[in-house]
Amino acid sequence: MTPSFEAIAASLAGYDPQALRVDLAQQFIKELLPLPQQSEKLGLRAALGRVLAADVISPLQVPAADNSAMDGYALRASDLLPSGETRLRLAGTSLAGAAPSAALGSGHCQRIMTGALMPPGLDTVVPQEFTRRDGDFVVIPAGLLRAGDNRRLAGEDLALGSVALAAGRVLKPADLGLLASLGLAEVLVWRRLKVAIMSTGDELRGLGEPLPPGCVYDSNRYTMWAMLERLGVEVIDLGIVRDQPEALREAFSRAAAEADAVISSGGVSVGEADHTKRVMAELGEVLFWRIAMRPGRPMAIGRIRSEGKTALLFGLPGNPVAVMVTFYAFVREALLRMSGASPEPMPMLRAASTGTLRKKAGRTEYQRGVVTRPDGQWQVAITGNQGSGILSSMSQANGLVLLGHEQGDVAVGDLVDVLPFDGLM
Ligand SMILES: Nc1nc2c(c(=O)[nH]1)N[C@H]1C(S)=C(S)[C@@H](COP(=O)(O)OP(=O)(O)OC[C@H]3O[C@@H](n4cnc5c(N)ncnc54)[C@H](O)[C@@H]3O)O[C@H]1N2
Ligand code: MOO
Ligand SMILES: [Mg+2]
Repeated sequence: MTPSFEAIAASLAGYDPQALRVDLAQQFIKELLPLPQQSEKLGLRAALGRVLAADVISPLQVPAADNSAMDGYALRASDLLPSGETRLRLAGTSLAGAAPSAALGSGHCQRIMTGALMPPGLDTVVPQEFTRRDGDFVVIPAGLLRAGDNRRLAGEDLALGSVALAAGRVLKPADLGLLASLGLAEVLVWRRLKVAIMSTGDELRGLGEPLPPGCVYDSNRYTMWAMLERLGVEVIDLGIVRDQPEALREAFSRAAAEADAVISSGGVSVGEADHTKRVMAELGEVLFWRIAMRPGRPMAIGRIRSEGKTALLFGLPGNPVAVMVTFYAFVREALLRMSGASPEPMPMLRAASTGTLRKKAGRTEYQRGVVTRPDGQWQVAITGNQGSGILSSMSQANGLVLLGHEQGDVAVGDLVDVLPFDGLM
């Protein structure tokens, strides 16, 4: 059972129903999220980007046995003289993939290749470029080696029975390699989250349709779809919904029945055609509305029910930049958590502002900027018109400048936090 809105509100000091602080809203949402229930087994390649449903316990130790990190000669460090040269008698060769060789007596060394098993009793490898051959002997100068050099120890990568990857991890290329190194061909992941999207608005037209006066092309479904694709969720596109309560009721009901989460754009403000919150309340509850942020202030979050199923509904404001900013600020992490992931905080840059920025204390602002590193120092320049309908300045940006709740105006040269878009938006 997820806690009730009232229970969470009661637990949060500083809750202001007129405009909830961004950090409190983020905390609210986190506590409301249902966790995934169904998992499935997938082959490694199909599992890229998916979320691990259980810890992967290493069924092997990696490396399985001590082996060489260099092409050279395996020896006993205790045979090395402290000064001058050491001469060791060469006995045999170890190649990668060959069975372990027999034990060698003191005063002997063995030719060994990278990845070959260390002969029993030998503990150190000297790279061949540091040595000289003299008939059956290998000559090694003093002072080059310490015991254990260039030897890879059994289990130094992964110990038998250790947690190789923890549940909640979003599988990345190195993880697929790690799983393969354990001989695992399949992995248990959570089912992909289903997210329904829709744009609301009588003025919206689909691509390829004529554009009568007063109408605009629906761009929000494309940015929403793209951001969701990047997250790796399954997108159910419910198209454009007209500004009529009946149409919205039908679309929301269908979305709640089919999806785990629903994202709508538009209709959350106070206009005469803004029906989102009312229909949200009819089909479930509005958990909160209005955040102390810009852009994105009228965002509404609720739960809707249909056919015995409940879905979280993110009612994003219609303005195209507000859609992207609220997605970044709230939706992305929520969907990752609902997918079973334990997301890390996103990496931020500290960059010097190239201009003065107007900022009102008492709300969080997200400004679009371009970060560069001209003289080894990060700097950020705002991309022109910051109106929340101006998509071109979002498209030019490579990051969002985050100005916190208490922050006031920013002067030239002041350091600000920047969230780089790379891989995100
Ligand atoms: N009296 C007030 N008016 C407004 C307030 C307010 O506090 N008091 N807040 C403003 C803010 S801030 C925002 S953001 C918008 C939010 O509006 P809605 O969520 O109701 O969105 P709409 O009215 O439906 O649309 C707003 C704007 O965005 C365009 N739009 C909508 N959907 C799309 C789409 N899919 N693709 C492209 N463009 C879209 C729409 O045509 C409007 O221009 O409210 C302010 N008003
Ligand atoms: O909060 Mo609205 O997104 O600025 O225009
Ligand atoms: Mg409106």
